[in-house]
Amino acid sequence: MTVFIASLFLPKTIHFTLPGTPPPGAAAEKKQPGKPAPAEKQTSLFQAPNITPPITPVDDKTRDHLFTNEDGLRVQIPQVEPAADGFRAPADRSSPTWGGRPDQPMSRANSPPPPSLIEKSRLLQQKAKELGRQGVTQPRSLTRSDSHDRVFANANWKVVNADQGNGGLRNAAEAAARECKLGDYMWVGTLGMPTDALQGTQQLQDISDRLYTEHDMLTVLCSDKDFDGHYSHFCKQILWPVFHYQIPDNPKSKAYEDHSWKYYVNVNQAFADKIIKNWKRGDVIWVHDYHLLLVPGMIRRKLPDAKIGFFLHVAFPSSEVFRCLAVRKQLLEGMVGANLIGFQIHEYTRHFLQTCSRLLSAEATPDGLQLEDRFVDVINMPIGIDPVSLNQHRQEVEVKKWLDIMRERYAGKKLIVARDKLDHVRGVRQKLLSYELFLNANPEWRNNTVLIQVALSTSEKSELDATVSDIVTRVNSSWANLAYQPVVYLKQDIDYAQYLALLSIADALMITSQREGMNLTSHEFLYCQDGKFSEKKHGSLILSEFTGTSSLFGGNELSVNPWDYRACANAIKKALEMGDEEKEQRWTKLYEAVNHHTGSHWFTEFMSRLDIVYDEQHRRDQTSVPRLSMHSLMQQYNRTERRLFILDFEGTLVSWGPVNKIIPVSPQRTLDVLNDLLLDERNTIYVMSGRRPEELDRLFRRVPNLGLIAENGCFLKDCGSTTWTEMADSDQIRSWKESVKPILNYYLERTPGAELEDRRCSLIFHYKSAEDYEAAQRQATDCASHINDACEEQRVHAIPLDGCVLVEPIDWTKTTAAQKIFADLRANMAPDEKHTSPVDFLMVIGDGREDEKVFKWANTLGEDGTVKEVVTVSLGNRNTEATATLAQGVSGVLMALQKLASIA
Ligand SMILES: O=P(O)(O)OC[C@H]1O[C@H](O[C@H]2O[C@H](CO)[C@@H](O)[C@H](O)[C@H]2O)[C@H](O)[C@@H](O)[C@@H]1O
Repeated sequence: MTVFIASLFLPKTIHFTLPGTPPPGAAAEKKQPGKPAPAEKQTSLFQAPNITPPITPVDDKTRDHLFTNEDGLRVQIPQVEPAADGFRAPADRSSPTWGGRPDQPMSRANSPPPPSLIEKSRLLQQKAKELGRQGVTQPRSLTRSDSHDRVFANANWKVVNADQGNGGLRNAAEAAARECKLGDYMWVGTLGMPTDALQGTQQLQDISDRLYTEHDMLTVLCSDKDFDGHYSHFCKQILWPVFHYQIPDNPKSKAYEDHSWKYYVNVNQAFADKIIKNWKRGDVIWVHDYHLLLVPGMIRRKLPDAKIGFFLHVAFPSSEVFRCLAVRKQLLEGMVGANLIGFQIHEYTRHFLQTCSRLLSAEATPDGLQLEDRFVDVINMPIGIDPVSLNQHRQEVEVKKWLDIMRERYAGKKLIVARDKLDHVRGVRQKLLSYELFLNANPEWRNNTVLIQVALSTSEKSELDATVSDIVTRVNSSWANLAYQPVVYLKQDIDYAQYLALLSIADALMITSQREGMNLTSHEFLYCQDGKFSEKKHGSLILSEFTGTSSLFGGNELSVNPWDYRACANAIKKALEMGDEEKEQRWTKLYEAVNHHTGSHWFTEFMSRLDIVYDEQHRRDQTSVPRLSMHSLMQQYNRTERRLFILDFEGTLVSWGPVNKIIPVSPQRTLDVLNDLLLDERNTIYVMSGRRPEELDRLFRRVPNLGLIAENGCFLKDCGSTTWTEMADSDQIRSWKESVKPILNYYLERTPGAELEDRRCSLIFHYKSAEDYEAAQRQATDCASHINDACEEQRVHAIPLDGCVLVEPIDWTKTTAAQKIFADLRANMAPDEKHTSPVDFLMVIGDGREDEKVFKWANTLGEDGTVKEVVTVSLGNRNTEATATLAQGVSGVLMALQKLASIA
């Protein structure tokens, strides 16, 4: 059995050594014409003249790119050279711009260059034109050449750790494997670099083969155009902002445009195809994150029995935001192809369930989603870090070196640190503005506080970069002097040793994300502050309340709303002025929370939950549930003396009729079968229905001695009785109806042709006869979710059904009625019989959603030995709890009951 872990980027990528280029690192020592010497590239952290920082690995990025155009427009992305072995990156690593490395091929995707580049190019072209008239060569356009392809196709290459992708996931998988909790596994992902240049070459085949045989990785290949459209456009410009609440109301949002949708589909299809091709029965597929939302559905269509998990690492927004996406239904349908869907925290799970019940008309339960024919389990399970490997790296010499440097450089200063991606959702701008406010308001801290902000590149094209630089300049020009700089702003990543040193020496970490799925940097910070390998700091964590992590920390962090600059400024002050005792208390609680939720725990828990829910769902699959055996049924019937039948009405004893139409009479055959069965005094029969008491009275007036359950369990009429017992609390019903009716009326007014049915204990919004059925369906799902949001505390829920929305109480159901019947039968037993069960044969037959819970209750009575013979029969085509199925519908039921009745 193999676990396929599908994530957009493989943990490995390829670096090429191009002919005529010095090996990586060599260029670092040489000053190149027109370029700053490597040492000059070091940013302001180490400007003190007496400090020589250790030489950090310098990537060959500082060299001229072999294939840049003569116009000099080179894409230079500062990157940290990935290590050749062992993962050495923060859990929340960054994903630098795809296709921007000089030691990897350039992309053939014709994505438009950013406006700034176009403008620059235009000016250069213009200038070149003028020069051209004087005989100077004109610049070539921004395209790769064939020679570029040839050089890469023949260059030497090596496999290195990728510096993009989800570090938290990789660390978690590594930790689980190290602890022997994960057997064979195989990563499935892209190479994280353009591959058109290598298309069809032996080299690309060799690369895929090497990754497969030596690293257990399946390479997904897609065209540069598909990848660029998928990642840089659909993922980064549509999904990422919307999932982080940058709603399309914003005029800059691209959420309405779906020109890149087809690329998203293509890349997802390439993943699905790769997995399908390699899948063997018994394998497990775990798909990760918002890049691959369609993959579970695509696989499910081809492999109906596959065990598929899906985990969303980023936030899932409120349904109000999600529904703005043009392709919202397709995305959800893709996700629900999984058997188990996981989110970081409860809030995202709730949003997802609400969104599905709204947009897919699926029934949301506390455990997941009941679709037409399947159940999908939905859970929240926060990811964590890998403390073991973190601690190993903390002990490295490099970390110690950086700690010494920083201790000396920042002696006597309080350090607030941060490392964030420079995109809007990370809230770097808000952080700097709050810090500025803090310095303005607290002169006593001006000379002795430093904010070190590491800002990572992002594919987001925005003016944020300039805005942030302006704020940094403003703060520094306001309060800096020869010996002091209030903000140290590094617009590049730092290597892992510096990162760990930074987290260890900090007095506070400040995270001001506007939204974030989790935020593992704060977990790593708490670990690095424990004093094990450097001084004990127990520094404060200033953490946005909009991160997933904040919901794990129970208020022991300094929780902030990043939009409230004043509160953030106060939090900084509080962090710096907090007494040691309080710091320690808070840190201890936070540390415990981090320890409790490790990456390895997350990984193995998800895997075992997937096993459990898969078995459970499979057990309930119609194809796994045996057909009702008449032979065994008759034997069970024959050997018992006290028999209880609980039979659903519509769809079971009579053909299904629309709920808003009355059924004039019960068919004679149904009445005959019930009467025949009741001739045997050992039989007790109850019919259960959603219909009102008076309707059932009329329908069954010719079956004396029949017990009835009306309005799905709110009313009960015992066998032989003439009166109904109201099970539900009428005051409670009255009260929720008062709240729900105005909501229903609001939607009714907007849905011509719809009508409202007011039952005793339930309300039904019917729209089968609406003038515009599709529009009515949308109103109905909105209406259901509105009621579920607004009336949760009143113990009522709205369920979207075929052509109607049923609003009914949560506390009285067919199951509670069945339990009452059973309890009453026991209560009526003779005192000397009370130690036995009131029935020795229990048969439940039904076809609907609400019958499933009655099956479950009955099965439990059989399993725990309370009732000797239990038979539960489902007629629907949904996954079922029943122990048997009957394909012949109503006539099959009547035939089976008739057979029993005929046994003397
Ligand atoms: O930028 P991308 O390549 O699109 O990847 C998205 C982000 O993925 C990782 O972060 C997400 O997962 C983390 C672990 O579960 C979670 O802590 C974080 O909140 C999520 O956003 C990665 O760490 C980020 O750098 C990527 O931007």
